[in-house]
Amino acid sequence: MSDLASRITKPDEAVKAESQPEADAPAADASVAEAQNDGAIEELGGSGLQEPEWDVEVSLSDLQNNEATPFHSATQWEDMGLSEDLLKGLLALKFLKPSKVQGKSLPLMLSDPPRNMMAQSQSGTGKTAAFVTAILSRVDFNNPDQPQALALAPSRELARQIEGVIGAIGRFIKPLKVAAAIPGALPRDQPVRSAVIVGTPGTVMDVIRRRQLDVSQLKVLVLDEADNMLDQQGMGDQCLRVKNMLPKSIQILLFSATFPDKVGSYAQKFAPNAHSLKLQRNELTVKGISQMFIDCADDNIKYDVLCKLYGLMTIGQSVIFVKTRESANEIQRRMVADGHKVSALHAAFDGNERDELLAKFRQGENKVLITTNVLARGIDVSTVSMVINYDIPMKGRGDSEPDAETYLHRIGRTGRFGRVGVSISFVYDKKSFDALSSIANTYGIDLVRLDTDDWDEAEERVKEVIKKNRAQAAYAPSATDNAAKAQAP
Ligand SMILES: Nc1ncnc2c1ncn2[C@@H]1O[C@H](COP(=O)(O)OP(=O)(O)OP(=O)(O)O)[C@@H](O)[C@H]1O
Repeated sequence: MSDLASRITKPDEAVKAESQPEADAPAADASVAEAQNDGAIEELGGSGLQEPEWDVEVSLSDLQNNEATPFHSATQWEDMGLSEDLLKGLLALKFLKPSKVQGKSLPLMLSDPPRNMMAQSQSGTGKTAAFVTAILSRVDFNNPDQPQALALAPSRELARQIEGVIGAIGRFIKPLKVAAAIPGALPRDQPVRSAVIVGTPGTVMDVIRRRQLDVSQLKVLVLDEADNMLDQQGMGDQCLRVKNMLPKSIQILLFSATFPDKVGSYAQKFAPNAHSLKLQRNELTVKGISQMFIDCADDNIKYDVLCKLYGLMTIGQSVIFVKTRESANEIQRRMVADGHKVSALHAAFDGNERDELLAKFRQGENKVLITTNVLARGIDVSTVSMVINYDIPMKGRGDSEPDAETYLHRIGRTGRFGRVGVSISFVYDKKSFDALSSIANTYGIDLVRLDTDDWDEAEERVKEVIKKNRAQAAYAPSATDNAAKAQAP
């Protein structure tokens, strides 16, 4: 337990260090709204979210002017040779400046002759808009029915979200046709007549095999969450099979917040001669996320602590990550029986149910979502202010190793694009304690221990951060949220 102890920060220091990076930053003002408001405040529920009673400590424009943040970029969209329609689309979303990963990766992705790219950047820093802009620049829209770009993602939810972002950034491109190759979405035996296809690898493999998808003119292949997609224990095999059915000259773009060494070398074979943008391990954590943990006496106490946190969870929105579908169902059942409103989403639900559950969460109708790793990656809901690791993510045979990558992706569901957020991890025995300790050491995280003996004090600590997130969300609704809402069933 000593490792974790060495990473423990006193609550006071941590709140200062993590949620107030600029001591003299201006209070909430028009700059946040200017930078990100996509005109959808009313759509988000109007007055419910318009509660500017808390200060927003750091505005997005401050972050974008500060070279040390992942939101800074020396480049302007206008310098990238993008089409008028694309520029209009980005600016309409109030993406006034590219983020670092966008500014660095786009010129490389768009250079001629096209070269492969492997790009790493922290969660919530705009990787999706980077590859979507590349896709929309490469496609010839004089040929709108001809498949020209394919993006693969590890879950149907993420594929749908990317489809929404393509529609949002490409809203001035006419005609823009995007197809989702996810279970149940494409009519069988009809050719796919769309320039851009977003899907999950299994379904994409099926539609290619059934000759529904003409791959002969595909120019770009994107793997979002590429380390997960290329993982040999997971979807690596399917992705390789898809790639082998595509033209040899296709440009391959790999994006993720994490590229563990093991996958990194395989990724280089999958996308040979790739340009590469990499981060150091200690750069991986998102500064705006206050990472905390609670030491629970035993497994049963975890549930009691979770219920105690319910009030805080519903100030903004929260995601609770658990290990199995069964425990997601069981915790939901108990919490509902105890009078709390929570929903569960995992891969055992059918596709339409999953779409509907996530849509309700995005709309704020459901505030607390219990889920498994199926939603650990990529999902962008700016109002998520708290992530709970009810179970510490583990991997390997018999869950023998801490899963540091999944930890980072899970907590990255909050703290999106310069916002603040809280993550609380539950530990309850030596194994979970050691696992969290090892994750903290991997990334050099200073975890804050929340002392549940003084619950009022603990609650205040968490509330402080959540309220800031909520104020930010009121000023700066996310474009992705709204794009996804627009396509909700
Ligand atoms: N240049 C920009 N200016 C303002 N907001 C932006 C910009 N680019 C992206 N965003 C917003 O930032 C949020 C996070 O972006 P995105 O989902 O692409 O992050 P990501 O890096 O792919 O994260 P993850 O690693 O979790 O998949 C989105 O809500 C998006 O609308």
